Amino acid sequence: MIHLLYKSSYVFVVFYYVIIPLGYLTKWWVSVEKMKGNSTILVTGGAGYVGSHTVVELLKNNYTVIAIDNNVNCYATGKDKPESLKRVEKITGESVTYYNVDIRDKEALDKVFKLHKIDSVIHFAALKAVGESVQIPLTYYQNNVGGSSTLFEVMAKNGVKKLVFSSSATVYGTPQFLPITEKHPTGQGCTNPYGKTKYFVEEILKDVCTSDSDWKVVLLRYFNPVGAHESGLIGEDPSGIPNNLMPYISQVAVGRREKLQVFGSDYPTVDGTGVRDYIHISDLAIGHLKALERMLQPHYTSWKAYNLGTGRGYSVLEMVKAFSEVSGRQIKYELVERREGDIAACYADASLARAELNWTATRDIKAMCRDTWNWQKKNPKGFQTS
Ligand SMILES: NC(=O)c1ccc[n+]([C@@H]2O[C@H](COP(=O)([O-])OP(=O)(O)OC[C@H]3O[C@@H](n4cnc5c(N)ncnc54)[C@H](O)[C@@H]3O)[C@@H](O)[C@H]2O)c1
Ligand SMILES: CC(=O)N[C@H]1[C@@H](OP(=O)(O)OP(=O)(O)OC[C@H]2O[C@@H](n3ccc(=O)[nH]c3=O)[C@H](O)[C@@H]2O)O[C@H](CO)[C@H](O)[C@@H]1O
Repeated sequence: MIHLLYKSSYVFVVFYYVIIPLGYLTKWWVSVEKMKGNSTILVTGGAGYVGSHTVVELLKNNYTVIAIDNNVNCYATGKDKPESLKRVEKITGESVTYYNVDIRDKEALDKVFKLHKIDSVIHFAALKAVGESVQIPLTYYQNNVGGSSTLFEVMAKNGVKKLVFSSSATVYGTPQFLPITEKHPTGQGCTNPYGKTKYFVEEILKDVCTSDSDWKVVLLRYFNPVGAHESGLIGEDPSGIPNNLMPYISQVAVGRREKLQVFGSDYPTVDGTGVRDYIHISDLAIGHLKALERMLQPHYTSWKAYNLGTGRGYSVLEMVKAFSEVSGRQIKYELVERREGDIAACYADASLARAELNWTATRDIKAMCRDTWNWQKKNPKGFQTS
């Protein structure tokens, strides 16, 4: 009798602590694998810099992609498929379904959701020029905040409640400590309308998750995305004079601009110039796939924010030196006054993404400069070929 009891409790322990957890794990693994193969991802702003690189990684991993863009900040003839997406097709050998749709257009968005069985959304579409956002704040609030809330409404109406949102380290404002963790306060030091739109959309999504427990949201806070796809077919193509450091340096290297102005040389940093956490665009793109997988983990509900950065900062002069070495070109520069609104240093603690997304940046500063240069050399005028 005792022997039988002993045996049955043994069976119970094995069942409870081994079989059931194994069952859960298998179910989760199967659902992740199934999603990778079969699921359809709607990518808003899919023709842009981060969007196009993410579409490449999605297609490489067998996702079906529906890209929408209103072509406000990408190179396209009229309402045709943007050049960046044509190049994505060249890189991957896969076709990309594309619709010229504005995220503020509820009816057009709804049609896309009715036409395709969308599983999740990666939401990139936004205006992103900091200076411009100070000049035309209402346009930024209407596009980035209004457009996002319209998108979420249409998603909910169609029963699609999984979303990865492109946020930014800008939500942290002036860092209170370094490296910046996800626990750093947000919203307090956002000094420009663009930064505020990112903070507001994060807050909207938190409220949406509170109101409806079916929603699963990942907020990805990017540090400084740079570089290009290794093929040199797609990359960053800023219109007009670049505001950001890396595109400016590469345009000096290729001879489109005479010299770089280094904004501030009296910061309390390694050489007095501003320090940032630059991250290769392909590493960043892969972070989005990891976020999609994270939302499928058992018990993942509501929202969570992750920093996507390398955890290592480089100064402006270190970037100039690295680019010069890789390209073999001299980068002329002059030291000028600080740029208004700039901070001395900003870099991520990316350990949460490593632990929970199983993601870490693998490409170093040399790869970032090499791939930017490859793209710039092959496409001196960006996507415009003539
Ligand atoms: N690139 C960065 O340095 C950086 C850093 C942090 C966060 N982000 C965020 O990542 C996202 C992508 O940035 P990016 O660098 O690829 O910018 P991008 O301008 O290259 O891409 C954004 C795309 O969205 C499209 N778009 C804008 N408004 C739209 C609308 N109303 N409807 C449909 N499409 C619209 C644009 O045409 C463009 O193709 C943005 O949300 C941006 O704020 C970017
Ligand atoms: C104020 C501002 O625009 N902030 C945006 C900018 O942040 P960042 O200021 O972090 O990026 P950036 O590329 O504009 O500047 C990086 C560093 O280079 C310096 N620098 C830049 C350009 C130049 O011509 N000369 C020069 O010295 C600048 O002072 C800073 O120290 O880009 C980020 C994405 O990458 C976010 O979109 C930020 O919201």
